[in-house]
Order: sequence, then structure tokens, then C-alpha cells
Amino acid sequence: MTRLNELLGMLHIACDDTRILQGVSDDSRKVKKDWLFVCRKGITHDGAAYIDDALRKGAVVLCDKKRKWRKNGQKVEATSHQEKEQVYACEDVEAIAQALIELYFGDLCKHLCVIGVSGTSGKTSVACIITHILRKQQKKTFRIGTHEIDDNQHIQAIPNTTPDSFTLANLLKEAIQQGFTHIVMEVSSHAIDQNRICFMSYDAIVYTNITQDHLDYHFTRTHYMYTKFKLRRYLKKDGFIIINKDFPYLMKLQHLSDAKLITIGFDAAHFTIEDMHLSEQGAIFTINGYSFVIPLLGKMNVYNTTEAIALCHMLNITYEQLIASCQDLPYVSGRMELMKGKKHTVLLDYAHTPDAVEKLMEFARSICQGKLYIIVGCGGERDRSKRKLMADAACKYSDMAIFTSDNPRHESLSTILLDMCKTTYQNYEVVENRYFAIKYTIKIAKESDIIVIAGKGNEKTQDVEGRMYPFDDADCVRKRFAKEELFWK
Ligand SMILES: CC(=O)N[C@H]1[C@@H](OP(=O)(O)OP(=O)(O)OC[C@H]2O[C@@H](n3ccc(=O)[nH]c3=O)[C@H](O)[C@@H]2O)O[C@H](CO)[C@@H](O)[C@@H]1O[C@H](C)C(=O)N[C@@H](C)C(=O)N[C@H](CCC(=O)O)C(=O)O
Ligand SMILES: Nc1ncnc2c1ncn2[C@@H]1O[C@H](COP(=O)(O)OP(=O)(O)OP(=O)(O)O)[C@@H](O)[C@H]1O
Ligand SMILES: N[C@H](CCC[C@H](N)C(=O)O)C(=O)O
Repeated sequence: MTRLNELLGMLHIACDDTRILQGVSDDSRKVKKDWLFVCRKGITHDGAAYIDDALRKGAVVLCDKKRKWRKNGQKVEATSHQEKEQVYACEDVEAIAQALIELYFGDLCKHLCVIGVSGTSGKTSVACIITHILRKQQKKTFRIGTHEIDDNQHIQAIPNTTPDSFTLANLLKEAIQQGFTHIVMEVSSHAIDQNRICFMSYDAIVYTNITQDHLDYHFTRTHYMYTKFKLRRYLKKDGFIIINKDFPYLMKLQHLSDAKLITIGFDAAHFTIEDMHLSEQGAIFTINGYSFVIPLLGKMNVYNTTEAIALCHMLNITYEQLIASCQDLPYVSGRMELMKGKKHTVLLDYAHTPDAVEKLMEFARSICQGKLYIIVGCGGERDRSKRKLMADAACKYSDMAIFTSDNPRHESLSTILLDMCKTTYQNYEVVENRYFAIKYTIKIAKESDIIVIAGKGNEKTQDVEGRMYPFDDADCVRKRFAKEELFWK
């Protein structure tokens, strides 16, 4: 139970309103009566535009001094003397956001086991595998990941991979109230850079890999990598870090952090992988001599599973328990998902970086008896320099690549496709409409061929000029399979 005057008082903001606060958020859409709306200036929106909205809902507002907001149609500056209007001002909201969260919510991570998963690719996969293993051991585990939160009953959509700090704090508070003991969350470089995790402390951090992505935001690979490395600062005192030793750049963490560094990999790691055999059914391999059989596809999933196993073993789960838990690992929706029609084989995947496309295609090639096709696009308003590289990886391993749309957002689709057409290879065609690209490829593919559909995974929409059109790769495939079957009979 926190009173407004006490909370603001601790932040040296004068206030004699003794109402009991019912919640705190920086999103006007989430605040209710007697909530504190913390008004922040974002990259695209300015929270000040929503002050009157929040006031109408009965919230009180905290914003930067002199931030302009609209009162009765007039633009006014926020001052520190607007208590009557329920608008309180301070020098710099960003600077006190962390303190505010800590004062209002308390130390949320103290009684939780919090696991952070970071890296360019594989975050969702690793987070899902860890969650599966922990739940098998009856640990009440809450997962926060790419566009979804998962409490083991429902999966709810969220707009980001890592939510903003106030949403995250509210989620953790609710999770604690519901008796969750473990949190497994993905941490994006954007979240680290934007202080979305400012109040967090982690028991363990897993790094999957750091390859090229998000240069639209970070500009250089060095900034991207070191932003990811900053996550180490949010470890609890006895926290540990898990890395893949097969990627030497991750070993840089050795010099940056005093934390215990646990390695996985194919050579002389704490968790050494050996005797790997990959097939269309899954993978068989050993870790430190213990045999694992998993139904997930590709070497990347052997890495992902080994990181999850290493983490869970460090949390005192035995190898025997781990072997049993991994046998029925569910595939992660839209990731390396094999779809079989009467005649066709489709491998649906979320690869949207050059490295992920390369790894995906390497595996697809290894199991393909006939021709290998790939349908792939690149997202608009995202790292432009990855487009040619993704196209190169697609063409290098395939007999034919079909370049198509993937969330052009506010960018013109032809610009994106032209960037992809700069590939050094010739074996590509362009079919702008993603549904037609799928339809066309299923029509031309033969029985022993494999069609890879990359980039959208289990996304349910196509973002065109900010409008979200329903679109689901798996649905399109099912629809085409059904049509082809009719034709086939
Ligand atoms: C470029 C970027 O990272 N933008 C993020 C940033 O947006 P922003 O700073 O522009 O904030 P904003 O949404 O304009 O809003 C500013 C303030 O106004 C408030 N507001 C806004 C609207 C409203 O009606 N009422 C209201 O109060 C907001 O709650 C916020 O406090 O802060 C928002 C809240 O945290 C994020 O949702 C938003 O992510 C956008 C949607 C996005 O697409 N981000 C991508 C690049 C991203 O962050 N991706 C990573 C994943 C990367 C990976 O997988 O590797 C992620 O973590 O999601
Ligand atoms: N360990 C890995 N190494 C390289 N690529 C991987 C690995 N694991 C998964 N991938 C590829 O990356 C794609 C996305 O996987 P996943 O959703 O687990 O990653 P993510 O990091 O959560 O992605 P996002 O960037 O959307 O948050 C997969 O479909 C696969 O192609
Ligand atoms: N987390 C990634 C997802 C990309 C998915 C792909 N379908 C695209 O739209 O580029 C991003 O926001 O960059």
C-alpha cells in the first residue's frame, strides 16, 4: 500500500495528496483511477500528448518540468505547482524511473529465480526449452518472450520481445502474486539500451550468439555486441552466465565480468557436446557422456537445448531428469516446424538474419533428396544491410529462392526487394505477394523437394504501412495442401 505523497516525497517531489496509489505505468492506455501515469518522451510518441487522457481516467501524472501538455485545448507547461490539476513535475523523469519502480514495486527479483536469455537468434527457442524443463520439475515458471507472455495456461500477445520497464514490473508483481517462482525472459539489445530492464537482477544469463542484426538501431556491430554484453551488469551477486564456446567472440565476456562463466560447445567446454546425429526426426547427441534424444531439428537446436540443459543442471536438475524432460520437448511454434502434405514437405522457420538463414538452409540441404526451395522476405524499417546477405544465404543453398514480402511496414516493398536482388546469385525469382509465393512454390515443387518458408515463423500478421493484415504462413500452407490434395486425388 503506497501513498502518493510518500512515494513522490521519497523522490523529493512535494505533494500532500495522501491517496493510496493503485498502480504505476508509463502508458496512458493502461492507467486507471488513482494510478500514477509516468509521462515519458519516446522515440516516436511523446507521452505528454496523453496527459489529459490519463487525467480523464482519474490518474495522477508525473512528467518533466516544462513538458508541454494540452489543458482544455490550450498548450501549457508542466510546473511543480500543478497539484490541483494532478500533474506533478520533476527535473528528469528518465533519471528517476528506476528509483520510482524500485520504491513502488520493491525488489521484485529478490524472491524469484530470474533467467535472462539474450543473443541474436535462438532466444525464444532457448527460453521455451528452459521453461519446459523447469515446468517438468514442477517449478512454477512464467515466460516473457518474443511478442508473447506465457503463464502455462494462456499465451498472451505483447508488442515487444522485452516489455518496457513499467509493464515488466507490473508483470513480475502479478507473477509473484500468482505464486510463480521462476521467470524466464528474453532480453533484446533494444531493451538493454532503453533501460527497460533497469530494475532487474538475474540469477543467470544465457547468451546464444551475436551475429548481424539491428544495425538500423545500433549502427555498428560493436555497439550491438557491447550493448548485449551490458546485460552482465544486471546479474545477482552469485549469478552466472552461460555462453557458447564455439563462438569465440562470446569469450570476451571472460574479461568483462567476474561472474562465473559456464561454457557449452563441441570442444572442451563445461558442457561438451559429442556424437551428434541430425535427422528429419530430431537429434541425438551426448553432453558430458550423457545421451540425449530430442525431437527438435538442426544443429542450432542442439546448441539451444544444450544451453538450456547447462542452465537447468546449474539449478540442480540432474542429468537423469534432464534426459527425461528433453525427450518430449515440444517444437517451438514457427521455428524449424516440419509440415507434411500428401505430396509436399515444408520447413517453416523464423530465420530473419543472415546467420539464421544460413544455418536453416544448411540443415534443409542436408535432409533434402530433391530440389530445395526457399520463400523469404526481409522486414521493412529494419537493418537494411542484412537484406543482400539474407538473399545470398537463401540462394547459396537452394535450387531456387523466391523473394517476397515480410512486414514491409512503412517502407516500399519494391525498395526492399531491390535490396535483396543485389544478391551475387542468379537463382531467384520475385513474387511480391507472400500468399502467391507460397501457392506458386507448392505448385512447382515435387515429392522429394523441400520448401523452406522463412522469416515470419508463427507471426499472425503482415505489417503494411502500419496496418496489421491477418497473415499466417502455416495457415497458407495448410490451405494450399488441402487444395493440392483435392487435385492429387
Ligand atoms: C524503436 C523502439 O525500440 N521503440 C520502442 C520504444 O518506443 P518509443 O520510445 O518510440 O515509445 P512510444 O511507443 O512512442 O511511446 C512513448 C511513451 O508514450 C506512451 N504512450 C504511447 C501511446 C499512447 O497512446 N499512450 C502512451 O502513454 C508510451 O507508453 C511511452 O511511455 O518504446 C516502446 C515501449 O517500450 C516500445 O514498444 C517500442 O518498440 C517498438 C514497437 C519496436 O518496434 N521496437 C523494436 C525495434 C524492438 O524493440 N525490438 C526488440 C526485439 C529485437 C530482437 O528480437 O532482437 C524488442 O525488445 O521488442
Ligand atoms: N542457436 C541458434 N543459432 C542460430 N540461429 C538460430 C538459433 N536458434 C534459432 N535460430 C534461428 O533463428 C530463428 C528465430 O529463433 P528464435 O525465435 O528462437 O530467436 P529469437 O532470438 O527469439 O528471435 P527474435 O529476434 O525474433 O527475438 C529460428 O527460426 C532459427 O532459424
Ligand atoms: N524481432 C525481430 C523480428 C523480425 C521478424 C521479421 N518477420 C521482420 O518483420 O523483419 C525484429 O523486430 O526485427
